[in-house]
Amino acid sequence: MVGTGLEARFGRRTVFSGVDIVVEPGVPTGVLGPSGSGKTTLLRIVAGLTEPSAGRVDRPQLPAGRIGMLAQNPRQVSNPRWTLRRILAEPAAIGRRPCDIEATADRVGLDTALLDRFPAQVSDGQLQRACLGRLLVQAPSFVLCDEPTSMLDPVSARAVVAILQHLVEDGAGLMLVSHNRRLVERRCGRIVELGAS
Ligand SMILES: Nc1ncnc2c1ncn2[C@@H]1O[C@H](COP(=O)(O)OP(=O)(O)OP(=O)(O)O)[C@@H](O)[C@H]1O
Repeated sequence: MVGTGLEARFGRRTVFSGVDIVVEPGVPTGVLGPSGSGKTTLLRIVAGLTEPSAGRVDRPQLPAGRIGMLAQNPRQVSNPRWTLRRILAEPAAIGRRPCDIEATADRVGLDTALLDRFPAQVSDGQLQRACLGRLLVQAPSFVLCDEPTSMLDPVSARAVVAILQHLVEDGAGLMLVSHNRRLVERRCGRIVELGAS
């Protein structure tokens, strides 16, 4: 996915302009910048959820469901009435594909005894692992992550980063928005830096 000359303007305020970004398989793209510099907005533009006020994003022709997202707060994106098992399995159910939920839970370090619990009955880290398992089931071509580790303890954060790394090694393109310069500089071959506004 290639974004060129991207601008985000809300009312009279220009959050950023002239931003170029490439997200492609094999080389993770990190997005750094202070709070309010437009990192989440840029991610939403790349995802196609927000229209840029100028510039364009070229995306390869992808079947539905090929762009996966991992949010900062897994509670904001998880249906509170679904068990973790259903959250994990949903992409397979939509695609009418079989999937081994227990094996996926193991892979993301989620205790399988938690699979029949609801989001309110597990910790943020456990729920984020379920969201990560869901990503594995979805097997997207592109993964767009907005501060995926900032709410997690160090062990869970490392687990999330390791799984994202595996997805990249398996051929996914990764866009990683983060305040964590060290993480981005270590993991990302491309970095887009947004300025203070
Ligand atoms: N839909 C919107 N309408 C108006 N203003 C918006 C909208 N979305 C974002 N903004 C503004 O754009 C600016 C950038 O927001 P954004 O969330 O993209 O920044 P960020 O770099 O991700 O911040 P943080 O690091 O704090 O999460 C903020 O000032 C925000 O209030």
